[in-house]
Amino acid sequence: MFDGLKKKLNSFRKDVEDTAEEKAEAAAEDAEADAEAELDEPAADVADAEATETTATETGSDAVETDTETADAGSETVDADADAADADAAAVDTDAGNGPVAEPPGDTSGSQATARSETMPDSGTDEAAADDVPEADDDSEDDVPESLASDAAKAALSKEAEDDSSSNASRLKRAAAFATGKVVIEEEDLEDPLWELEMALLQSDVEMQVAEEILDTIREKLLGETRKQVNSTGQLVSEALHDALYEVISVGQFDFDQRIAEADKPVTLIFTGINGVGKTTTIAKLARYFEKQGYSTVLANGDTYRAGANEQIREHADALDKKLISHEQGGDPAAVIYDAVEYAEAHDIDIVLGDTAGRLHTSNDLMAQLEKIDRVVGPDLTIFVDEAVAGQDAVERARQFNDAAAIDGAILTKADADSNGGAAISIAYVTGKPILFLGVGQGYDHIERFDPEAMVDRLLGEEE
Ligand SMILES: Nc1nc2c(ncn2[C@@H]2O[C@H](COP(=O)(O)OP(=O)(O)OP(=O)(O)O)[C@@H](O)[C@H]2O)c(=O)[nH]1
Repeated sequence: MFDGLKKKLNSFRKDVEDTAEEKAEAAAEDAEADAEAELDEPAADVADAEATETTATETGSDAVETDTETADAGSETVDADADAADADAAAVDTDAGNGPVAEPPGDTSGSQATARSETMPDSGTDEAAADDVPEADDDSEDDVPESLASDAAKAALSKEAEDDSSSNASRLKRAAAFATGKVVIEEEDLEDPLWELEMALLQSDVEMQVAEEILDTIREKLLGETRKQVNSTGQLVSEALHDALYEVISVGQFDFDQRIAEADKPVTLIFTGINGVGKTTTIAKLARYFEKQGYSTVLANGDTYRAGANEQIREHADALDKKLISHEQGGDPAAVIYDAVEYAEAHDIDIVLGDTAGRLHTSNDLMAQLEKIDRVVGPDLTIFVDEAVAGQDAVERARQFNDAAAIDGAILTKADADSNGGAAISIAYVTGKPILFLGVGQGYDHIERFDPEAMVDRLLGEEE
């Protein structure tokens, strides 16, 4: 059921997912390249700093202090190297007890920083720290005022380190977000998939106005997420599709079973719709449906217009062992239904199921017929029946019947043979009245309560 539409909805979800993932991958590569470029910079900084020191001051203690500051900045900004730095630091720890260690130039900053912070609280390694940088700590305060050039170098380095720190941090954060599969959807990502979806919906017999409503909702839901990062594009698109479809499909829904349960008995249901769509079979299926719920029913043939209508409904009534009220062809439909209600009252029957003629000469005749039934018996619900396979035609007829004789809901037959699903998606939105049941086969049990949530889940489920 609705397999064609299901396929198209799945392909929309995949399109958006692919587009967004491709974009994310490209962005991740850029971010990685940026991050790598940034990671190379601190080593260069250290080399620069060393060069600056040599020319600015001959004081060994200054050199150590400047190195340490650069190292601090480096250790904050280069998160990605933290593990490597720790590993180096561990090596330093091990060697620390044996005296000062010659560091590889590229790793100097990170290892010094971590080595220092790790060794400080530990008395066993204090010695190592003392071995490493004793004079620097002792003399640094005296050294600072000694050289303005050294101050300038320190200030410049520390400022640079701060700038690097924030830009590095944001790049690395972005790279990390991409690496964990987070994606941001933007308008341009949606253009092509939405256009494809619109075509797919129209080809699936979804009414134009309904298709536009669905697209608007999807656009709104997905673009609402552009500034947020989401965990899974597929999930986000599924949710947007779910909400968009649910909004149009669930229009006017009410609890049919509860309405029947709470109504004064007998409950009178009148069925309208053109001939040949399965109206009579649907009435028979509902007789079985209500029987299963413990209700008794009587059938009434208000289709006095068509030759053979009595015989057709009688077959069903006999098969289901239900009472049928009928008049001669050409009789007054309101009078037939009236008799059926009288019979139900007299025999304590719960529900009257009244068929009507589907095609009259004009919609005025149709309206006059239903108005008269309305006046005479005051039905609890007037239900429009059409076939799902009729697609846009069914939607258009639903609109016309609703205009001519306010319907309370619709039943779509032959949903089992419909791969498009356009009528099922469009009718509630177009008429403002809910779909109540789907006919899903030729047997008496082949009728399902229409559940908008289940319908949307079915449409968005994995393809079989
Ligand atoms: N596959 C399928 N066939 C159905 C369904 N409902 C009805 N039919 C078939 O559609 C054909 C027409 O149904 P009827 O109830 O006889 O319809 P009709 O008498 O031509 O139409 P009405 O005048 O509306 O009563 C029959 O062969 C039914 O078995 C359904 O939900 N699925």
